[in-house]
Formats: sequence, C-alpha cells, structure tokens
Amino acid sequence: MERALVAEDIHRKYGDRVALDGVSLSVDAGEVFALVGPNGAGKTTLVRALTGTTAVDGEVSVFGESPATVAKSRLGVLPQEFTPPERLSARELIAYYAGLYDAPRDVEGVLADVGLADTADTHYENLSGGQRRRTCVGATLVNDPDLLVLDEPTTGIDPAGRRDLRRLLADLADGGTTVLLTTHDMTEAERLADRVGLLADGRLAAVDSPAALVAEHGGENRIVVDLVADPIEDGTTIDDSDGTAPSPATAVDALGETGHRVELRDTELVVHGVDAADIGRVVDDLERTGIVYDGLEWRQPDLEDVYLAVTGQALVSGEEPVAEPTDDDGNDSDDTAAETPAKPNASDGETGVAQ
Ligand SMILES: Nc1ncnc2c1ncn2[C@@H]1O[C@H](COP(=O)(O)OP(=O)(O)OP(=O)(O)O)[C@@H](O)[C@H]1O
Repeated sequence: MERALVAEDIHRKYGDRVALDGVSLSVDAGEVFALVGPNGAGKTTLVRALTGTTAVDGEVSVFGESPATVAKSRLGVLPQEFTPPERLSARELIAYYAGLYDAPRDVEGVLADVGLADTADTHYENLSGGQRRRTCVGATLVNDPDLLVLDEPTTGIDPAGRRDLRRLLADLADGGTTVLLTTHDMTEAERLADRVGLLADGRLAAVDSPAALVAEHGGENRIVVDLVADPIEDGTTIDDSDGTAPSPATAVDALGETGHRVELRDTELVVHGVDAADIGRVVDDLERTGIVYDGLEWRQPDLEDVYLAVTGQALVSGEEPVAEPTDDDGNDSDDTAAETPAKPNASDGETGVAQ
C-alpha cells in the first residue's frame, strides 16, 4: 500500500508555545483520515506541516517526496482561512483555479460536486457562509488531486450541506483519493473517517478506526439523568412523605445497590453499564429513589467519550453554528459568517465526582 503522508516526530513551536510536540503519523493512499481536537490542539499547524507551508523539526513526506517538491497537481489543499476575490462568481472562481493546471477538471462538474450548480453566477461576496465554504472546497477539486487536505471543510455549512460534502468525500475516497481533514466534530469524524487521530496539546493521543477507539476507550452504555438543580424552587412536585426530595448522593447510593456504577456529574447522574434490555428496570429503580429529574437519555459510547477518556479533556461536539441564511438561492445575502473561529484554549475536563 502506497503511503500518501508520513510524518515522523514533528515538532513546532511558536516562540515558547508548543504547537506540535512529537507527532508521528502515516496515512495510506485512499484512506480518509480525520484529525480531531479542540481549538488550539495543533490541527492547523499539523496540516501546514504536512503540506509544507510551515517549517517543522522532523520528517514529512507526501507520496514519498518532500512536500516542497511533490507535484502540486497531486494535491488539493483547503486552508482554514481562505478568502478568494469577492467580486468573482463561484463559476469564475472555480474556472480561475482550474486555469492554474494543465489538465483541470470540467468546471461545471466541480460546481455540481459541491452543490453550487444553481448558484454558480452569484458573486462570492453574496454567497452564504456555507456556500462560500463549498466554493472553496470546489477550488481544491479542480486538479482532481490524489491527496485532499481540508482544514475544517464543513465550518459554516448547514447539516444538509455537510451530508452532501461527506458523501462527496466518501465518493472521492472510493475512487482512490486520500483525504485528510480536520474537524472539531466527532460525529463527522465518526461518520466519515477510516481512521481518526485524537490531537491534544500538540500530541496525537490515539489513532485508530472510530469503532476500535470506541471499543477500547469509550466505556459502557449508560443512562444519563438530567437532575432538577433545585426542585423546591423549580416548583416540582415531590412525592416523599416528608416533602423533601432525596439528595442526589442518596439516590446515587440507592442506585449503586442495584449493582450499577453510578456517578454524579454536576446536575447529571450517570448510571453506567446499562444495556438496552436493562433500561426499563433502571428507570424503575430510579423512580423508586424519589429523585426529581427533568429527563433522561440512554447513550452508547462515542468518540467524545473516547476523547475525554484518552486526553482528560472534554470536547464538545455536534453541529457547529450554521451560517445564516442557509437557503440555496445565494442572492442578495450579506452574510459574512466567520471562517475563522476564535481560538480559546482547550476546554476544561469534566469535574465529576465518582461515587
Ligand atoms: N502563527 C502563530 N503564531 C503563534 N502561535 C500560533 C500560531 N499558529 C498557531 N499558534 C498556536 O499554536 C497552537 C496550535 O494552534 P493550531 O492553530 O494549530 O490549533 P488548531 O487545533 O488548529 O486550533 P483551531 O481548532 O482553533 O483551528 C495554539 O496554541 C495556537 O495559539
């Protein structure tokens, strides 16, 4: 199997700040690889290292060559920040980038791939945030690259657009294109990637298929109970004979006696090791404790749980805020959805108290 990308022990500092701290990674040709991590984890720096746009200590090769010498026609790179000329239409922009290559793809085919066939004549400045991002993705496809490197390609794209883009990337991968993308969104990584690299503080904390990571680190199925923070103030009816609800700690003890590991996390109570067939029994046990709760949810472990288990940091996932408007007519929008998210430090780990 040809290696599309190899990085060996890459280090990168900005002043005293360590952005990459000994990252080694290899991606096979035809693989979809997702780099996942919170703001500041080092994703963009790693992408830049792999594509030769920032100098690093360590070895990087792309299809066996230095990123500086590999044929540009083999690569399609979407930086996190990419602002094409605003007074050109989507079609003109794609045609412009296609014109940089000797044997480009058909412009209309690229526009169709990124779902912009009906918006192709709208100026870039009048496209919605999601349509702009799709135009930028289109610009990376004009040379039919062997390796696509996409830094947060779905930022600002609405859920339907994300699905379309995922489908496109999956089709490209089926056709042999290697895809390396970064995302904050674990669901996206889980759905799309053959393998996922969990990046935290400039280090790859784990690399494997989503299923293998979840099996190894995800923990058990669980019920998460959303407790009422203050049932008296909340006006919730309390059934206890003395008119007071049991404390969460009492409920934890009572549930613990039923054989499950129970954990209290702020206003959530987590009952671990609950398989689908046990849900009814555990809910009955919960009712018997008399604890007052707003709702509950049965959850199977996912990559977010893996990230927390492996790095000790919580990574909030799900769909990112959607740029408005999200309609597809693309006309007269003055939307300027941020292409560049703020960069706070990684979020704090959970502060649960294990019972
Ligand atoms: N040009 C730069 N100058 C100084 N520090 C930088 C620079 N680029 C990145 N950093 C720092 O390096 C660390 C890694 O940043 P990087 O942009 O690679 O993270 P990221 O995972 O891509 O974050 P985000 O999800 O916000 O894009 C951060 O602490 C960041 O502040």
